[in-house]
Amino acid sequence: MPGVVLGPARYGKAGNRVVRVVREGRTHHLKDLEVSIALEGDLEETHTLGRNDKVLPTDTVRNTVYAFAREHGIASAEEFALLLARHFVAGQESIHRARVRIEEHLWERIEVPGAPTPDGEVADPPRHSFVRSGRETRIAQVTVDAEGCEVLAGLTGLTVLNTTASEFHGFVEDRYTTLRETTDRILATEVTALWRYADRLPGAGSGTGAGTGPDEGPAPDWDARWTAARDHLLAAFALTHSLSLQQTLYEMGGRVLTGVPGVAEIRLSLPNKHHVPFDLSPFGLENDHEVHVAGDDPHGLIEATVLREGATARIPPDLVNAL
Ligand SMILES: O=c1[nH]c(=O)c2[nH]c(=O)[nH]c2[nH]1
Repeated sequence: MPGVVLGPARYGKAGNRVVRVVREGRTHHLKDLEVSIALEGDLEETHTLGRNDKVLPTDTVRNTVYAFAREHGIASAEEFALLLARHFVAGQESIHRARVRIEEHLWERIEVPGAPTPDGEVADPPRHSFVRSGRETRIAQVTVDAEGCEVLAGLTGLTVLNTTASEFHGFVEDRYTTLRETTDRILATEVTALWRYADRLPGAGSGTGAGTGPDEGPAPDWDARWTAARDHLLAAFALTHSLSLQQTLYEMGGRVLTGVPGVAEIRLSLPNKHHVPFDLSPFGLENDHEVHVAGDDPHGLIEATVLREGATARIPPDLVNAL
């Protein structure tokens, strides 16, 4: 093209979500990275002539990320980034510079006491359950009218993951079903929960409504209740050997209803954040539930209200979806 030249150019694969599980007996460790790779070098003819003889496909770049996670492990984000960047520059004559940027998603272990087993023993607490650090929002919504108050409380952005103790099989199959049954998978979700308290609190025109008026009992300890509800959600997620996310949802809701004073109803919205083992067999590597692709959209979405027997479902599902 006369009068036109190529300026700075680069190419690569962005947003490679790699989740690696390392098992030390019952104790599992987790690394969750989003790896973006940009390669620069002799890219002139690729652009100007459409020649691909110097193009390492971005698909190969992506495969390398997952294969390296299996072959070399992920000691740290920095170490892993260096390993990859050096590999591309050393391995491809046409690549002169590689920039590898990693965003690491940080997880903390969910610490729960062991649950009682049917034969009266206490099982060891799970060592395969994690919660994402620092992404949560607490929610309170109160409605007051002449009849009284309705208090809803909840949270969004509570992201949790079990590296095992999750199965999914026995489901309906029709001519479009391709999903394989599994007895061991990662189960991960970002919890949105809204629960309703059944306390009979005074409505408008009855003092402050804060438990300080002469006819009012002591104000409920909202903070303690919220913290207990969150703890129960986490404990139920960690302690349930899941046969589906639907079953886990029911256990989570039930545990809040039975464990937190005053809760009559809880609505849960749980996206199923899929993690699929990456197929490393073309590279002669085994992958025994170790290196996963963390999928983005589309995702399963499991939603339900769990109620105290006799209570009425009053939390609007749309309200929870709007959080
Ligand atoms: O726990 C699950 N529930 C489903 O309804 C479902 N559907 C699916 O494809 N995977 C899963 N997992």
